[in-house]
Amino acid sequence: MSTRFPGTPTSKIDRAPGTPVSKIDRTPASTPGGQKTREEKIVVTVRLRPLSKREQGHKDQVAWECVDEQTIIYKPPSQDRSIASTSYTFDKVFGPSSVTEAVYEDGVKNVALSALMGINATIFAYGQTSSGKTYTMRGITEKAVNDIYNHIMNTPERDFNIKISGLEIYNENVRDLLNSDSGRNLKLLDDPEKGTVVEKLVEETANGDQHLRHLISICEAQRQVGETALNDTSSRSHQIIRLTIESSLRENSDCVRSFIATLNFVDLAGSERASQTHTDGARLREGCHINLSLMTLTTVIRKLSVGKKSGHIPYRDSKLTRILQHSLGGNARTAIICTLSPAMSHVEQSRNTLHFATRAKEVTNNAQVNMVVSDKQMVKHLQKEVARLEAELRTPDPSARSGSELDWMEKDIKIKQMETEIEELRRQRDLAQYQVEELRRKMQEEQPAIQNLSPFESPHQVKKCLSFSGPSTPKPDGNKTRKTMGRQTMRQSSTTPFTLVHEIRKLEQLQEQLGEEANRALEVLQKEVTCHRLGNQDAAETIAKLQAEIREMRTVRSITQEVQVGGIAPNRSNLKEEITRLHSQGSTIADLEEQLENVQKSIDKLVLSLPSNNQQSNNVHEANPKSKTHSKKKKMLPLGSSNGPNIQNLIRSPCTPLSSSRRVLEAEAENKDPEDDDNLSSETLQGSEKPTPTKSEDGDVSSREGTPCFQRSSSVNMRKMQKMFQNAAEENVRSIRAYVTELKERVAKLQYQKQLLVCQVLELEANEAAGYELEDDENLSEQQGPPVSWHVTFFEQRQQIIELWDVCQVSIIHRTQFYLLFKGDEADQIYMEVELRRLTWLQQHFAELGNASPAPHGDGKPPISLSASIKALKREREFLAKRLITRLSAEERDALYIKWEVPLDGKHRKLQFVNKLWTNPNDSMHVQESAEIVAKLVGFCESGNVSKEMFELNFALPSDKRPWFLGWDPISNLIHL
Ligand SMILES: Nc1ncnc2c1ncn2[C@@H]1O[C@H](COP(=O)(O)OP(=O)(O)OP(=O)(O)O)[C@@H](O)[C@H]1O
Repeated sequence: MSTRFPGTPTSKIDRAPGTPVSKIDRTPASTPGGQKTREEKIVVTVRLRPLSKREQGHKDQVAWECVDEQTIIYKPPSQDRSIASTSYTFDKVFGPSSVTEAVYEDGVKNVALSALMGINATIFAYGQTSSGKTYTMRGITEKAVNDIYNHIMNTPERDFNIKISGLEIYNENVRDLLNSDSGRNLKLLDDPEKGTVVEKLVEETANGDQHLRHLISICEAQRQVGETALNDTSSRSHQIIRLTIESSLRENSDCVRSFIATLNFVDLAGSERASQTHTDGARLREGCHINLSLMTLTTVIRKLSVGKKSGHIPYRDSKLTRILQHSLGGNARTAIICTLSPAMSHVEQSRNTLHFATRAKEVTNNAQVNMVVSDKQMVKHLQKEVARLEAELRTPDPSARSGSELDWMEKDIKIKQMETEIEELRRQRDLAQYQVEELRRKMQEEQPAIQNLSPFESPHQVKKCLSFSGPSTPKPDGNKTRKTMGRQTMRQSSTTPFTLVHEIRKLEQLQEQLGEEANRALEVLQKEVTCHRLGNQDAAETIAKLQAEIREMRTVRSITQEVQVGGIAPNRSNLKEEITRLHSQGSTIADLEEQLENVQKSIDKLVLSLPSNNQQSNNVHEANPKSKTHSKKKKMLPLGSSNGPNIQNLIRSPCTPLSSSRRVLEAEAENKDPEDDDNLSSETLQGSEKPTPTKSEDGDVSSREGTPCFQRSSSVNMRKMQKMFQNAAEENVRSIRAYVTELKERVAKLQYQKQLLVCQVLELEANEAAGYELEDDENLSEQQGPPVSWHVTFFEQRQQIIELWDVCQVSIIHRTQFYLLFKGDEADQIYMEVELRRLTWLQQHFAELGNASPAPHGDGKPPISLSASIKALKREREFLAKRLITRLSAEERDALYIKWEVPLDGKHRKLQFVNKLWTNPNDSMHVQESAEIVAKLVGFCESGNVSKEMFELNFALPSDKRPWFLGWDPISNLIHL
């Protein structure tokens, strides 16, 4: 591709075989930033040489005198006073004693060196034969070459490229002076973009000043010379030596444009008349041709000197003017050195030269800076741009968009800073854990001291409520389960107010620490989010949402009251205050949990929107058309948490982050009042189980080799850097997410601990009111047998729970969840404890209530009563009966009817069947099978994602998320479980 290049040299820039090709895209009207063309008159100087030996031999007189730096006058011979002296003024005149250096410095240097700045320049030497044209031009060319290379040396920030071509116009034939084999008459071509070009003209790249001088000397050697009457070595042709100078800023610059200009050194043939040179034959013919070109040159100059009214300029009348067209009134700065012989015998020719010079003075040129964009540079620039844009898509930091190495280094530093911060947060977490352990240890140590304080303050109850240590749990009487449970309740109720307040405040301290940690984690997350502008709409929205959540989160501050553990002596009245205060904080903890949950969801979304997930998902789909369906079925979770291998983690972690939002939906749907759920089909539930994007089967989401985006990258290093940065960034997001998950888990545990404490406080008050004596408890303590294993305790507690479920008519969905989740893990102690306490309270509450109608709560929720629970359970069974159709095949249903002794042809057999579930608490097989069937009907087994978190959600109303112990109100949840 090429465009017209105003002021372009008229020779085609051809090259000899082996000359590197650099196709140049020339910019039209290449004036950077709209720079105006520079109007300038041709610089005209006159050089008067000394009398030559030949002239001196002929006793010729000096006819000219340079009276000052700009004026030359004709000095008539002393005998001819009639002729008035004539003066001529030019930009500069140089007398016989002046040296070429002065002519160069004062006359043409500025013009010549313009070529280094992208402005075309031409230096002419015009004059009759033997006037000193060649003598002057050789000196000027030499000095210009010196200056050019000095400039290159002093301009390290730019790369220069100099090429040379040489031609002569001899008898109106164009000949290549650098390639004598090219023929004697090269054609001139009119290139619509470049102007007049010389076909097949060789252009050599100069490797340095010496090389350039050498090439110039070749041109001069090749030039036609002949002997004339006036000059033994007369140049019989017009010689044009052309330097093309291109320069651009060095690597790593965003500038893709270069300066380019030509510098012509034109040594014209002698402008004498043929008669004066006494030529005939070959010389005469040369003279005719020479004069044809010179005559045209004169005409062109004359017409140009007149200005715009001159009409047609006959550039095309000679090859000389065609080739030099742009130097004559066009896009170039031009200097003409008119050389004169001082001899009186050549006065006429000298006058002609001066007349020509005078005309030339009036010619105006329009030079401008020429900029080019080479294909190579453009490709380089575009590659850089592509890489930069790719980096922008993947990297967050707007300041890191330049793509320079410095930016990447900055990113590296940021990543390291974040790693340090994450490490610090981990350290703080470990410290908090250590503090919890320490607290436990201290509490154990405190037991004897507390025993000494008062017989009322039984120490092992404290240990039990905080450590939930199975082994230390007293062994109940296996044959009298209910009785044992009652005894436990009594013992637990005897916990002292002092110890409880102490524990409550300790927990508050932990809660405060957690709040602080959560905030710190969110700060890190915010930084990370700021750094991750992933370039797509989804991600941008997620980030905006996340930032809003983080802002909101920051407003949730844990209550930072002065806690002086041990510095108080609570009694029963301030214990009540303590509980009230605890209730008021309940919402703070719940808020913290909720906010963490929101952050968790947003991070999940953010991670899903990371390019690796999307790309891999896309790749999988592209590679295997069936994989889309497959991925839906498989329900892959973010960050490679496939359902299979991570189920253990799910079970272990009450607040696991994996698709927690989805499970919230499920839980909400499943715990909804069955009556409101008539339309709740399997499709609805399945709809809530939105498929998450798939990842590669090997689970390595960080591997992104061969993604289309990276294949586009032009630079291997750039790609590598991008990949490294992306991996690190994703890893950071994952780390923060894991940490937020952990915080959630800890907050949830804290919640449980508080619930347990409040239970104890309430029981304490209840027992006190009932008149239990401390001695009883002590006696019971003495009756305790040796510690039994948690395993044994677990089964005993579970059996108690199963029986209480039955007594209290608890939801069979809740029973199923609980039964399947808690299978005896050490970590299950706290859940078993809380469940047992709640059910015990519920049983007592129902017993106290008897047949009396419970008072409504006034907030629209049903009152707490056994009959209400029975009704709720009935609706739940009806709901499950409907699910038999959607969740089981006809064969499966029939098999169950047979096994559970439901007549196959009976009416309402579905309801009959469901009514048999969870009806025999003492039959472990029955319980197990009931749980499995209910799980299948509500989809627990199918999803494989049942977690303790889900169970935890059942403790609170999904609608308001208030802790269940908040006042007495949430206790009503128990009825609907
Ligand atoms: N300024 C000068 N000082 C001393 N000698 C000079 C000067 N100018 C020219 N000469 C001498 O004059 C002679 C003729 O010069 P030159 O060959 O450069 O003339 P020319 O104009 O190129 O002639 P032609 O048109 O025939 O080629 C040479 O011997 C050269 O050395």
